[in-house]
Amino acid sequence: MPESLDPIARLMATLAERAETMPEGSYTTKLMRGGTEKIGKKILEEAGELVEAADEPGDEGRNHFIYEAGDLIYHTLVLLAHKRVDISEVAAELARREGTSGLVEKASRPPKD
Ligand SMILES: N=c1c2ncn([C@@H]3O[C@H](COP(=O)(O)OP(=O)(O)OP(=O)(O)O)[C@@H](O)[C@H]3O)c2ncn1[C@@H]1O[C@H](COP(=O)(O)O)[C@@H](O)[C@H]1O
Repeated sequence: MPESLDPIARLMATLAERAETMPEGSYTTKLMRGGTEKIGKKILEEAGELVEAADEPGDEGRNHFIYEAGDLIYHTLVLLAHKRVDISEVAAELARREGTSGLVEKASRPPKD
């Protein structure tokens, strides 16, 4: 298979391989050993850090925001790999939603009682 030019697809492939082989000396393996609970805790922590960074001013703030987004995306991909879900499946779900406003989708749902 030719190596993908897309760093997210490459990372996903690495994480899927980590989930299969669980090598020693890997941070991903450490997270996966803790299961959904450990990975989920990191996702919540990283999401909080991302939101905090969103309001930091200037170029430094912007760079920190990008850095935190990287952390959140990495940890989210770790959970996907742990659950044997590929990012292409998430992309397909987003493609399915393409062009449908969240407001339209919300209005199409049966009312909650
Ligand atoms: N993209 C990442 C990546 N982003 C963030 N991190 C790690 O995620 C952690 C972020 O958590 P924190 O900032 O809270 O750091 P910490 O306090 O040390 O974390 P904890 O011990 O509390 O969990 C840091 O250890 C980062 O190094 C990542 N670790 C790995 N990758 C990619 O995953 C690949 C496989 O990594 P390993 O499985 O570890 O070999 C690497 O080659 C990279 O491409």
